[in-house]
Amino acid sequence: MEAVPATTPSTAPATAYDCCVKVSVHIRPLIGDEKLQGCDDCVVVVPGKPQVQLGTHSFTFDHVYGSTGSPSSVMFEECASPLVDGLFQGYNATVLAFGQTGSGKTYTMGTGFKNGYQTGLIPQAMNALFNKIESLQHQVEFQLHVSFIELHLVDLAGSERAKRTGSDGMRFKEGIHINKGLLALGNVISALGDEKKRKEGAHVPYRDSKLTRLLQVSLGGNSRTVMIACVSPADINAEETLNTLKYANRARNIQNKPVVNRDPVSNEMLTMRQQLEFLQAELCARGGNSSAELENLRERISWLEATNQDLRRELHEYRMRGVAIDQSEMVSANVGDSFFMKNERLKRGLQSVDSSDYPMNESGDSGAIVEEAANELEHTLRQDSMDKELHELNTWLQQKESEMRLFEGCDTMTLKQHFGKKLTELEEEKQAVQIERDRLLTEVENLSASSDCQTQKLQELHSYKLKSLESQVREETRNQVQLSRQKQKSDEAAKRLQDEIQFIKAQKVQLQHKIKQEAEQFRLWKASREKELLQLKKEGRRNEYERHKLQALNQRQKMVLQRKTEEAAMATKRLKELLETRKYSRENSATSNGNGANGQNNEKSLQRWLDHELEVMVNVHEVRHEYKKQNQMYLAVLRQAYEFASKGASPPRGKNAFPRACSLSPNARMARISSLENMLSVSSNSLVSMASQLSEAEERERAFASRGRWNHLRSMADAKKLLQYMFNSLAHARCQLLEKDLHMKEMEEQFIGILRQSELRRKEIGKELKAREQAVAVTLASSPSVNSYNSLKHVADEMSDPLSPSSVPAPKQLKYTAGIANGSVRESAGFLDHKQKMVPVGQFALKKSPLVGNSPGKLWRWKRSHHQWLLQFKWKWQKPWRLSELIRHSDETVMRSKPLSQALPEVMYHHRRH
Ligand SMILES: Nc1ncnc2c1ncn2[C@@H]1O[C@H](COP(=O)(O)OP(=O)(O)OP(=O)(O)O)[C@@H](O)[C@H]1O
Repeated sequence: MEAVPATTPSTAPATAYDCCVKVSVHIRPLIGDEKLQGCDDCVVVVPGKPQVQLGTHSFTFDHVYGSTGSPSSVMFEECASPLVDGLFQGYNATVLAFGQTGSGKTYTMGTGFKNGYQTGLIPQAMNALFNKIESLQHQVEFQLHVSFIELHLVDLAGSERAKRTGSDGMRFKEGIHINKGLLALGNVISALGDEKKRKEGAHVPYRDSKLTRLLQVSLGGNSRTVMIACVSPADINAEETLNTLKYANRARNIQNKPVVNRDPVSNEMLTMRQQLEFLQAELCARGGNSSAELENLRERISWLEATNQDLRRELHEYRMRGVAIDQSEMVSANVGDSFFMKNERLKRGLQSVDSSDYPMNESGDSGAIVEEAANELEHTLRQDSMDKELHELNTWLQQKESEMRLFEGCDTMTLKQHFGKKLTELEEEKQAVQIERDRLLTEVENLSASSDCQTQKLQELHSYKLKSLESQVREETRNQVQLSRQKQKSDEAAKRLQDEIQFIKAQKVQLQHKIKQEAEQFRLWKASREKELLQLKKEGRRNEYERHKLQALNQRQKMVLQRKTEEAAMATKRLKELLETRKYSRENSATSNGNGANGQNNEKSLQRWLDHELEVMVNVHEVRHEYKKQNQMYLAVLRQAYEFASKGASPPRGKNAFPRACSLSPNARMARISSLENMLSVSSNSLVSMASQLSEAEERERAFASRGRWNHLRSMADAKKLLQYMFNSLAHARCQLLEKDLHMKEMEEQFIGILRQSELRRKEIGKELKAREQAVAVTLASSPSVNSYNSLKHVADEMSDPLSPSSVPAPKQLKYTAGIANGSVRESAGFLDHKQKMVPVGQFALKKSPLVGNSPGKLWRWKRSHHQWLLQFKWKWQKPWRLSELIRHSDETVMRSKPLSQALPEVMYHHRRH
């Protein structure tokens, strides 16, 4: 039996019962011929079990009928009836009779009926089939198609044996013979009445099936299959029986895959359901996509964060490496054009450091520039990353919103309408089925009162229909529940989508706020950094100016010192020569006087002696003058050295302080100190040399004081001649002095004229300078380092005359008792004048009175003071002591710890005290 048409197979699973071919053995009794031949029964049925034994062989089947097994009458109920029920569920059904010739196949199937007696499976199946059709005739329209095929598998041996046994039926010597024809089934059909049309409006799918008797070569397929193995118990057929049992036993292992066949309406319904399921799946898929996209976005964010981390790490390495940044490494970093731009800027920053545009900070400024470029790079990367994130969020949001619009629009309406319509239809069907069921229940109750045969049949039919209706009600209820669930899922999906949109919007607002905040922070930092850079540039220019000025100062100081030292050296050298010459000539004169030289020679000799004595006196005065100037220079340089040695730690003390020491770089400061050291060394040597000659001159003068200067004059005539010579010399000198005074007066007048012009010019320049200063002051108005600007002015002041006596307070110099240094050429008798006070060189040059005034002095006082000072000087300065070494090894020197205002007077005190 087969359900037609074969349409889309159902996805309903087949039960375990349905999967395997059911095999039952039907053992017929010994028939007449066999009894006549005296055959014995060789097939044994194990009592109570579906087990058959043949000789030593034992076989187990689903059922065993005949012999001592189950009665044949129950075969239909157990084997065929479930298949007939399955027909109405859409399953194909196959009952296969298998066995050797004369084993009882025809008998079992019931096709050999006579006189209308129906005992075989087919007639019983027909009865059951039409009974069921009858019971459903009000709801279902059935169409029955009947065909009959008998397939004979004949072998020669079998046919010969059949001839021998005299069995009836169609025999062929070879091959397969198919006889097709309708049996008397038509009588069965006509007996059950006309074809039934299904009730209009009913929605129950019906199944169209046909019964097929088919000897299948292959038993597998889309059908519930039962195989009845017919066997003869006669021992003469034992061999064929054994083969049959073996084959039948193997047939139990055959697996079938029966599926429900459905009609077009059912298919339409199924298609609609599938569409619904598809839409539902689509809906879920959309929701699923959202989470997938979310996951994707999260992965991207993770990736971006990881990339950001890598870039930060690289950045940190670049910072550590500083100037050793290689562009190729940047290329490998692959972080985009902005990165290269920043890299270039970074490199430019580093190059600018190399080019020493800003020498004020030789060690740390490159770090600041790298830091700046790094900060900018970080900012760009952060902005890029957040922009990308925002873009992603926007895209995501747009997508979700379009999905939401789709959901809220026609699609949602269609779905809702669809669900609503389906639910209504199901409800109507359910109600119709329930009404029908109630009607039948009422009929059954009425019929149960009567007890005739016809009524009994109707009652059974109604019961069957009731069962069917109950089943339909359950199915409709299930469908309703399923549709309700789908609708609920749809609503949930919409809610989920709305939540996602809200979440994305919140994230977007948060990100926008973050971007704004980060941009504002960067803007503030950038403004502060630019202001800082501007300040650094100003200070850099200022420091550069100071550096150049300082170099010029060094150079000028060196030149002045060199000139003064050369002059002092020349004066000292001449004094030394004079002293040595006089010593030699005195020895000679002593010799000549002893020999009684003539008067002419004696007069000349006395004149030379007098000239020499005057020259020595003048030269001593010159050396002393050089000594004073050298000493002033030495003290000025020493003071500057103290300033630099103390790093300007002491507070600036007025206009003459040196605050620039603290603003200089360490190298510039050390260079300056080294230069000052050299100057101190040169000056010290010069002072020592001059002091030595002055000391010798003092010794000489002392000798004159003890034995008298004029003792070697032997006669009045010599004295008169010498006096005359002195008078002439003095007159000549005075005349020369007068001429020089006149000349100086002229020069003074010229100088005053020039001075006036210069004064006018100075005023003009002063005005110009004032205007410039005002401009600079305006420029530096925002600059906090006004003190640096003041220090600039100090440098300029210092440069006006760095070695001028004014750089050392004059009163302190004047307290220094110079002894012979204060002696006057005019004061030949009183060589020393203790009342004479030293005056600044500037005053000394312009004032003539100190030179011509009386200043007797005391050589011994000068000698003592100078000698002790010299010892002190040697102890202090001739030691292998270097200022720079002291500074390098310890900044905690006494000089640094003491304020400059105390340190310098202490040095001066040594001079004054001794
Ligand atoms: N269960 C049974 N009880 C009594 N008689 C039976 C039974 N089965 C078969 N017979 C008898 O055995 C004989 C052979 O049976 P049947 O014709 O059905 O065999 P068959 O298998 O159809 O033979 P073939 O293959 O040649 O058609 C018949 O006379 C039949 O009446």
